[in-house]
Amino acid sequence: MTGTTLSEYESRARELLPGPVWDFLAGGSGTESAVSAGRAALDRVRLRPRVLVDVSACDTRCSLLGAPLAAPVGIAPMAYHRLVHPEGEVATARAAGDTGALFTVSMFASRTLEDIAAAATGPLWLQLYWLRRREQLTGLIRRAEDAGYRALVLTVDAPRVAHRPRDARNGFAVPAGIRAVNVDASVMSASHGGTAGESAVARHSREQFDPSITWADLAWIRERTALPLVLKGILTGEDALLAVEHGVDGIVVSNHGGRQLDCAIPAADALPEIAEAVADRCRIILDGSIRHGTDIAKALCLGAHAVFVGRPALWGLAHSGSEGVSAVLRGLSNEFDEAMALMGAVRVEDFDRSGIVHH
Ligand SMILES: Cc1cc2nc3c(=O)[nH]c(=O)nc-3n(C[C@H](O)[C@H](O)[C@H](O)COP(=O)(O)O)c2cc1C
Ligand SMILES: CCCCC(=O)C(=O)O
Repeated sequence: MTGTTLSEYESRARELLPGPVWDFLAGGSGTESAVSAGRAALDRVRLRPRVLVDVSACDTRCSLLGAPLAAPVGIAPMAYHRLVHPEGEVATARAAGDTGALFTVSMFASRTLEDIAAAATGPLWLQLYWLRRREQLTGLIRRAEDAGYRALVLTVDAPRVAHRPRDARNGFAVPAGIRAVNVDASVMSASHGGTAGESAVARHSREQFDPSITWADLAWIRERTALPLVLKGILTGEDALLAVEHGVDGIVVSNHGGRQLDCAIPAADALPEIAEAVADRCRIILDGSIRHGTDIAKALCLGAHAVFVGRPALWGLAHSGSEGVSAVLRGLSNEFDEAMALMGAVRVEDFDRSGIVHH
């Protein structure tokens, strides 16, 4: 990581960002135990290396729903990148392109889908929350198609944004001048109305997200686009099976970085039963607490095809814009390359359950 470790990016971001913005990034819901549990779950997994394999030409490349990637790594959808850097998602997109990573743009991005696409040289996906005002979704889907986004990611673990004590205490509101520019201003005016004891983000999600949607509503999206559909926030084999039965192209196994259901099972713990239920019928991505190349190796052994990285991308962005994000992503890829060599894995597909034990 060009001499700077990931934890140094984290510390620097913490120094640079206003307290309430740092809390919005770092925080979780309720007791915040699901944030630390995500890390602990990965730490419990130990690797079983194979030796005397010719690893002179390890290949970290893979493809995900048709998108070629330099390593099985993407950036998780995160709202409002301009909170941490004036260029926001445009800088993130440039870094993703430079490093061959996928970038999943949040519906609540602070730069337009078109500006992000113009800066991107690699694959983009668009993440959606299901709004009460469905015409907003229709418009976004059309714009994503026109701008060359390659898949839609519907986040299903957030019928509303959970109570996050730090944001409530801070009365967190997105600072004036930073907006979710891709949705109608009245849909996400999260820059208004934060008061001590209530976060504007949580309040607006309650007003705007449609909590009544069910599996049957997925057909509504399918009727409107031929883009691949990925569901984000699956944590059980039962729901993974329903996702497959509803014909989705991929799932993101995720507890939303500990920001939604408090005490939710960590994604890494949920992954084995999900991989078994899916039985290779759709792509599986894991997110939450991915901080090292070995975490990527562990996720692949547990049954994922790729991982998403959340907060570390924003630490890099806060630290030094596009270059910081590139450095963070490159660091992870280099570590993953080393993990492959030391595991005796030559191709990404070589990782399987025999590569790990659980403690
Ligand atoms: C600041 C922030 C904003 C986020 N915004 C979104 C979002 O708009 N949509 C979404 O599906 N997930 C969102 N997430 C969750 C991430 O996509 C991802 O699940 C989580 O951050 C992964 O964990 P990690 O940060 O430990 O890598 C957000 C996370 C953070 C930290
Ligand atoms: C309304 C923005 C929600 C962002 C989000 O999903 C998160 O903060 O985790």
